[in-house]
Parts: sequence; structure tokens; C-alpha cells
Amino acid sequence: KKGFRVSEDEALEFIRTFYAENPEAGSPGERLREVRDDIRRTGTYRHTVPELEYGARVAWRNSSRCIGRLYWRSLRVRDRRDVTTAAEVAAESVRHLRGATNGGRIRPVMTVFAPDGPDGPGPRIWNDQLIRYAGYRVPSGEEAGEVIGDPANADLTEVALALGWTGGTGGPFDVLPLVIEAGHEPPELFEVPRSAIREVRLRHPDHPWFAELGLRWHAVPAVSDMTLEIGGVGYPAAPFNGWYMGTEIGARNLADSGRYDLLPILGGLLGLDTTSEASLWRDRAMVELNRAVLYSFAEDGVAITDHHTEARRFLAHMEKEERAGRVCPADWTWIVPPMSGSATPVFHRLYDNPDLRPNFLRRERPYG
Ligand code: HEM
Ligand SMILES: N/C(=N/c1cccc(CO[C@@H]2CCNC2)c1)c1cccs1
Repeated sequence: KKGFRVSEDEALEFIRTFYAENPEAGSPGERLREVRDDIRRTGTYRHTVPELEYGARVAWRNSSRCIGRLYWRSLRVRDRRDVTTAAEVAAESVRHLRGATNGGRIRPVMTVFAPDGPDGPGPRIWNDQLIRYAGYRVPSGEEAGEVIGDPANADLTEVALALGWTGGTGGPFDVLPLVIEAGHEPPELFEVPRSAIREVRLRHPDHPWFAELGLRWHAVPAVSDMTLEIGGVGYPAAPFNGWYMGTEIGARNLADSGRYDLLPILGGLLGLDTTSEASLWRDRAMVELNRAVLYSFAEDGVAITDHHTEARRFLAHMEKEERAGRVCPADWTWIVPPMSGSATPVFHRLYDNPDLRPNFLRRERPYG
């Protein structure tokens, strides 16, 4: 059995930091000895609830690619470390979505499932987000290579079909089942109930024809394929959600040529000159698509933020961190929004990007 041992140095460094930032917790001496003894005896140690909550919030605060960190203290942490079966992970992930959606007033939430340990790995969610649209590869023929739905999820869709998923409507916005691996069992499939999936139908403030396109997107982005690393302990299933920044949907998910590739269609419908790059038809189509996203979410009362507001908030966060005597790690290539970069204040400066812990770590895909 592949066991995971925890590094004593990383564990004790985390405990010292926890007590330094939380003076109300008292002096660290006894806890340091207890953690060191636990690791020497069992190969790991168990975080207290306050240590887990603090660790999760600081992991967010250390996420150098995240523009939305101003509210890092408000993260709600659901301690589900006693959950180890695939079915329970699925059920708690659905409850996470219901609680985070909150009727459109989205709340940042994280659910922490069992860690990797000396007895073996914790459970893993194979989906990169709890809500993902299927990408159906069209079988060979004249349409060969085409995908119906989200091409980014074509591999996961194939995995789900191979595991017995019968597919949804076969349309472009079918929500994939959760693919969850627990213990040494093969992954299992779990449908996400429609009642747990809030979606926004996209329409444009000035163009009535836009609604006819039948475009939509889900309200809650919930990343589920990153390992939460706290004091040497790895939590492979710790899904976390925030709300969307409009550009994620309008400048990437629906716009990228390798995703829903909508700019040429919109350029035509907007009557733009798509024969010349110099007409900047791509840029104008992207702006209108992003206006539709922000307008539709706001009209439906679903939380969303624009990239100008979010950029300003991020700089406020950096100032607060500097006043607190901390370095705020940032990765310029992710922090600067994918459209109108230089029209936002985060473009016009450089950043330090130390790799701090606690943090969220990307791991290689178990499929593909
Ligand atoms: C509350 C509203 C939030 C907003 C608007 C926001 C915004 C964003 C955006 C736009 C990205 C870049 C995504 C991309 O380009 O694909 C990002 C990355 C990231 N965010 Fe946030 N975020 C929020 C909350 C959170 C929370 C609650 C967490 C974790 C507790 C978090 C952790 C991260 C991480 C780890 C990344 C980098 C992911 C990677 O490396 O693949 N964010 N965020
Ligand atoms: N708004 C968000 N956006 C994202 C945050 C982190 C990751 C992602 C998805 O990243 C994929 C990998 C690179 N781009 C797409 C999206 C949030 C998700 C969870 C909390 S906030």
C-alpha cells in the first residue's frame, strides 16, 4: 500500500506560524511536542479545526494566480475529514454547491475531505470543477474532430462514458457526473442533481437576437482537482468555490477557439467586417460577449465581478498585506485579465512570486 509520510519540518513550521498569527491560541510549546511525537509514532498528525480553517484561508492568501484574494478571511471551511467513501464525497460535494449558491448570493466555501496518510491516499475527485459541461467528440466522418459542448472536457467526458455514463441530452451544455475515486476502488459516477446547479441564460442588453443563441453558463466555479497542502499534510479532495470574474466566461470559456469559439459567429451577427483583422471585429465581439455575461448574471441576481473592479480590489489586498508585513505572492501572467489588460491597474506593475505554504498544488490528471 502506498502510504504518505508527513515532513516534520513542514509540520512544525506551520504550527509555529499558526500560533504566531493567532496569539489567542496561547503558546505553541505543547502543540509542537504533540505534533512531533505523533509524526514519529504514526507518520502523520491531525490538524485541529482552527488549524485547518487557518491553513485553508492562508492557502488561498498564498495563491499567487488568484486576483480575488481580498476576502481571504471570509472563507467558510466545511470539515469533512471523516468522509472517505466515494458516495459520501459526492453527497457532501452536492451539499457544498447548494450552500455556496445561496440563491445567487454566492459564498466562498471549501469542503475538506480525508487527507493522504500512512494507510493510503485520500479520496480524489477526477473532475477539475464540480460543475463541468460535457464535450462529445463527434465520431469519424465529415464532422471528424468536432466536439459538441466544451472541448476542454472531452477527455473527462470519454472517461465518464467508459465508466457507464449514458450521456445527457447530447447538447452543448450537459453537466457531467462527478467521477470520484476512493480507497483502492475504481472511480464511481454520481449525477449532480439539477436542483443543485444554478445556471444563467445569456442575453445582451441591446441585441434581442442574442438570447436566441441559447447560450448559458453555470453560476458557481468550484475547483475540485487541486491538493490543499497544509503543514506537510496533503488533502487531495478539498473543493473550493468563489464567484466568477466575467472574463473567465466571456473572454475564455465561450471565446477561445479551443473552447466554444463564439467570436466568429458573434462578429457576423453583430454585422462586423470579419474579413479584416484591422476592423478589430474579434475585440468588439469579445466586449459584447462579456457585456452579455455581466448583464445576464446581474439581472438574475447571481454574484459576478468585472475585471476592472476585481483588479482594483486586488491592489487593495496587496496594500493590506504589505501593511501587515507580509509579501503578497502574485503571478502577473494570471493576475492580468485576458482582455483589456492595460486598461486595468494590475497590468502596470510587477510582482514577487515566492512559492509559499500552505497552498493549493496542481497534480497530474489521473486520466487522459
Ligand atoms: C471569491 C471570488 C473569487 C474570484 C473572483 C477569484 C478569481 C480568480 C480568477 C479569475 C482566477 C484565474 C482563473 C483562470 O484564469 O482560469 C483565480 C485563480 C485561482 N483562485 Fe481565485 N477567485 C476567488 C476566490 C477564490 C477562493 C475562495 C479560492 C480558494 C480558497 C481561490 C483560489 C484560487 C487558486 C488556487 C487559483 C489558481 C488556480 C490554478 O493555479 O489553476 N480563489 N481566481
Ligand atoms: N472564479 C474562479 N475561477 C477559477 C479559479 C481557479 C481555477 C479556475 C480554473 O482554472 C483552469 C485552469 C486554467 N484556467 C482554467 C478558475 C474560482 C474558482 C474557485 C474559486 S474562485
